[in-house]
Amino acid sequence: MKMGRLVLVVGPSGAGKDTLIRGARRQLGDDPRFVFVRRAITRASSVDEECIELDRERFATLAAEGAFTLHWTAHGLSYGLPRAIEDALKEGHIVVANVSRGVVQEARDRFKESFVIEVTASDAELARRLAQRARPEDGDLNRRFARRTEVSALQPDAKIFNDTTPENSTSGFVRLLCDLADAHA
Ligand SMILES: Nc1ncnc2c1ncn2[C@@H]1O[C@H](COP(=O)(O)OP(=O)(O)OP(=O)(O)O)[C@@H](O)[C@H]1O
Ligand SMILES: O=P(O)(O)OC[C@H]1O[C@H](OP(=O)(O)O)[C@H](O)[C@@H]1O
Repeated sequence: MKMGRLVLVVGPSGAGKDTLIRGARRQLGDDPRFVFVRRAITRASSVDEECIELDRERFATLAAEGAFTLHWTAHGLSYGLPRAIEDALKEGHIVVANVSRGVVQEARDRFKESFVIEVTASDAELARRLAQRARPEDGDLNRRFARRTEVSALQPDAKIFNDTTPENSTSGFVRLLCDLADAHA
C-alpha cells in the first residue's frame, strides 16, 4: 500500500491553525482519506481544541517510552503526536496535525511525504485574537506574541494568510487538503 502524507499545520499563536483544522474536520471528518490528529498536551481541552489531557509526569513517562512520534515544548507546555499516526500513514491516510515550527525539519527528515502548510495573519490580528481568545492556560500573552518571530524560519509548501473570515480561509484549507488527497490517490 502507498504511504500516506503527513500534513503539518504551523504558524504563530493566534494565526488560526486550530480554527482551520476544526472547520476542515467538520467538512471532511467522515471522509476516510483523512485523519485529524488529537494531540497529547499538558493542559485541559478547550472549545478551541479537544486534546488528550496529560499531567507533566505522565507526559514525560510516555515520551520516555516512545509513545509520541513527534513531541515538543512551547509556552511552558508539552505537546505530542501519538505514535498511532504512523499506522495511519502506513494505511495511506492524509494525516493532519497542528505542530510547532520547531519540529518541521525533524518531521521532514523522518517523513519524506510530509507537506507543510503555514498559517499566518498580520501582527495586529495576531495580537487582537490572542487577547480576545483569553484562554487561561495561555499564560503571558506578550510572550506568546513575541514568539511569532522567535522560532526558526522554515520554507512551507503552502501558505494560508488567514486575515479574512474563518469561513474563507477554511474553504481554501479544505480545497488544499482535497487537492493533496486527489494528487496522492
Ligand atoms: N479569520 C479569522 N478572523 C477572526 N478571528 C479568527 C480567525 N481565525 C481564527 N480566529 C480566532 O482567533 C483566535 C485564535 O485562533 P486559533 O486558536 O485557531 O489559532 P491557533 O493558530 O491555533 O493558535 P495557537 O497556536 O495559540 O493554538 C480564536 O479565538 C479564533 O476564533
Ligand atoms: O511557536 P511554535 O513553536 O511554532 O508553536 C508552538 C505551539 O504553540 C501552539 O500551541 P497552542 O495550542 O497555542 O498551545 C502550536 O500548536 C504549537 O504546538
